[in-house]
Amino acid sequence: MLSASKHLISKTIVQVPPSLHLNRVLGNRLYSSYYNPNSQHEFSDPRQDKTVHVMHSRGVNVLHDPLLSKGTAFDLAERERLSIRGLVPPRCQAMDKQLLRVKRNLDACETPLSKFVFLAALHDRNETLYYKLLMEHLEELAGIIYTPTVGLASQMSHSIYRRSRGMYFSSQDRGQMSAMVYNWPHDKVDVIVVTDGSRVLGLGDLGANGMQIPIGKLSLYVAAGGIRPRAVLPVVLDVGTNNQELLNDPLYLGMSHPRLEGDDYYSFVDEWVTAITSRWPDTLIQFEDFKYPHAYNLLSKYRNRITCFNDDIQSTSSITLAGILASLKSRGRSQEDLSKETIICVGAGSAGVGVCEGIIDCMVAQGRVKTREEAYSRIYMLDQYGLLGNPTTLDDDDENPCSYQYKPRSTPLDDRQHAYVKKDLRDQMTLEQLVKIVKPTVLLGLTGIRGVFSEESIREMSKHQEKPVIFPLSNPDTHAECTAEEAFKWTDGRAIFASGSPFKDVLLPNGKTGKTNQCNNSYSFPGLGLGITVSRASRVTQSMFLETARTIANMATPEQLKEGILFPGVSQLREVALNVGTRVCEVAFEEGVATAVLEKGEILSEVVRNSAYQPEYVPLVYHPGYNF
Ligand SMILES: NC(=O)C1=CN([C@@H]2O[C@H](COP(=O)(O)OP(=O)(O)OC[C@H]3O[C@@H](n4cnc5c(N)ncnc54)[C@H](O)[C@@H]3O)[C@@H](O)[C@H]2O)C=CC1
Ligand SMILES: CC(=O)C(=O)O
Ligand SMILES: [Mg+2]
Repeated sequence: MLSASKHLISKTIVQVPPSLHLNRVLGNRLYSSYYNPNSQHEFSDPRQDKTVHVMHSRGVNVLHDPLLSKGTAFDLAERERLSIRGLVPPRCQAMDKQLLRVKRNLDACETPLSKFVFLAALHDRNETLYYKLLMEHLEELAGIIYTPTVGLASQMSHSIYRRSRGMYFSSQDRGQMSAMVYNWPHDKVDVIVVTDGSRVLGLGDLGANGMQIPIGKLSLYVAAGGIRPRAVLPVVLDVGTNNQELLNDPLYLGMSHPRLEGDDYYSFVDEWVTAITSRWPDTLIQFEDFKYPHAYNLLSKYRNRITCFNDDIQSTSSITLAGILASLKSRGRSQEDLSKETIICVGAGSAGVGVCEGIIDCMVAQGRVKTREEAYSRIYMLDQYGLLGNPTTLDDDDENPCSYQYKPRSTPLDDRQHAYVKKDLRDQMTLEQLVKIVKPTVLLGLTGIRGVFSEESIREMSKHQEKPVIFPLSNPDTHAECTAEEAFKWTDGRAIFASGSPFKDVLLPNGKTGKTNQCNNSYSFPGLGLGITVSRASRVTQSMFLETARTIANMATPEQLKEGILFPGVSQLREVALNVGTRVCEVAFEEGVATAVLEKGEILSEVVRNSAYQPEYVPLVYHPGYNF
């Protein structure tokens, strides 16, 4: 294994004529970029020995550009330089006063949705202040800009629409995408989060309204992962929607036709990928909230061709595996005991299958199972019909034929799901029946359906486990398979609990507190993105996800684990991302996919830390033809 302290990364500058190139500063890394008079850059000015932001715009263009604006914080000299004197109130206010104002106004908003709208407006006015506020109140605000409130905001997106953010590529743009990508004003894009809005959280098809999800994810990429705000791009692929309510709504902003399917769909995505990678060949693409099986098909098609991953499949697997590994320690066992666990996963879609594949990878990597098939035998999977079991064990005089209704699946199981079929158990057995038979240690919910973890199933599970591990992972909270209160009540307070969206800790009848954890891919993707960006990895490898899980699984202290706390709190997401980012960077070098150059003199963890964006105002300089 590569040790962080041994590895060094260079401050390489591509040698090109100075008139064509400028050295861009990202933390302590120097990039080279083509000079583009329409874009703005952060430069380290060797003559001034400080970072300044040199732009080719001024006046209201600066004031109204959320990436540049400081609102009331422009000092007098800057107002003069940028021709904005008189365009803002006279007093120059430092950021701490601005923060006071925005926090007061935010607190005055009465509903989560109104807070969401307020924060979106701040994001659109002044990104530096937005990220400062977000980072200072991450625990509180993650629940607004991300799940659960982002779910409601997505459902209401066409009603609360104020101003566009990101890019939309729709069915009417076919043949145009390679030109369209140049409409985006930034030459450097480090991370793209793209959705087709077909399965937004557990809320189903929300079409173009799905844009709120990439925006929310990328806010966490910046706040937690330290990616620069100007280097992120949220994208919706509007291939239509099958959501009739949206299609009937006169305010809906997406294309008004049913979803493209089959070859039309895949060739559409292909045109988009080609266009994106022609302008930004090194960008990381995160596929988000694509329905099954498109999610898997796109991942299989592109994972070995471009720098990409699927968040719901892969980074969800990292954090869930981390949760299970940490729970082993919390139960006084070794992480190496993973293959002795009996796991039930309810939900056989992208997230369910992705999570289980991650667990299996880990069992195999630990070497405690002889074959992958043996690892599969440790996991029982259910879909909406019930257990993935053996239909041939059903017969007419089944001893309890009315215990469930057997319905042929509308779509047959595919190979990925088929690997979990249990030949010795009846197909479509209910969760309650299965729990009685297999006595699971871990119960995972990835269905998007509230109430799937019934009282009967959890009470039965807790008869056999001292500390039942119960993870209702579906989002938003209204779609979680059970609530924290239910989990603790039905296990007499003994559950180790983690949910996709945040739940408050639960006061138990004995006066103790049932600790809740948030097990959401927001713990994994920001660090993955940071590590991939800093190492400039050309591919996202499977070991990056396993190592992400291992890194996060080892972050809780023994005292926290004893209390049932599995991860650092959401307020610590930046720290989690820095640790994950460092490990992902190491993996990128170990596996030979890093394209950044290693050199003596710098420590990888420090490079990662220094590369992470900090929301501070930097001096702005107007210069129509600035050159070193
Ligand atoms: N905590 C986290 O970080 C993440 C959570 N999720 C959540 O997982 C959920 C599922 O996402 P995907 O797998 O992408 O969706 P999907 O639509 O691909 O899969 C859903 C699965 O649930 C099954 N299902 C539906 N109703 C059921 C029922 N009553 N009983 C048992 N199974 C049932 C379906 O048959 C299907 O296999 C969503 O709610 C999403 O929010 C997804 C990614 C990350
Ligand atoms: C968290 C997430 O990615 C989801 O629920 O889809
Ligand atoms: Mg998702």
